[in-house]
Amino acid sequence: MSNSLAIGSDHAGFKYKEMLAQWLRDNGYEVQDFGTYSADSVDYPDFVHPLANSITGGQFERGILVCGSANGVCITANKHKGIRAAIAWAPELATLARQHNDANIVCIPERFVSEEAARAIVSQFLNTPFEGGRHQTRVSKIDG
Ligand SMILES: O=C(CO)[C@H](O)[C@H](O)[C@H](O)COP(=O)(O)O
Repeated sequence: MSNSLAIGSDHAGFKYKEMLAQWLRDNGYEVQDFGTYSADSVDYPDFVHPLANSITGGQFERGILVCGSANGVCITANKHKGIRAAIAWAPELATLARQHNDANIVCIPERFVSEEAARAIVSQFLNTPFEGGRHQTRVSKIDG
């Protein structure tokens, strides 16, 4: 699995996106930031679609999206065939998203989790393998 990944947010996820990007770089990851680049109010689809395209286009294998509740970025990302975006508000949910759903994007609700929890969620997302088996059968049916 590559150590490069995509990250993006809207204004409500900007603070944690910046924190996570720096933490990941400090830990040896290459991170491409798809924005937003300030706390000024923006529309999350404008930043989610390019990030999702970078994954379906093969530039990145994994992505992180942050917004206020994680709902908006997750709904938008999952409009893209081949994207399996999961909301995680606890590390255990990120673990399951990887083990059972082969999630390629984790969506974090900045307004509902601590910075420490956000880092733990990302760590589990990046370090948990997909279990395959019965789960592969199910994942293979997602895109119809
Ligand atoms: O889509 C969302 C809500 O489910 C995201 O959490 C956005 O970050 C949120 O809607 C932004 O809200 P704001 O009042 O415009 O800051």
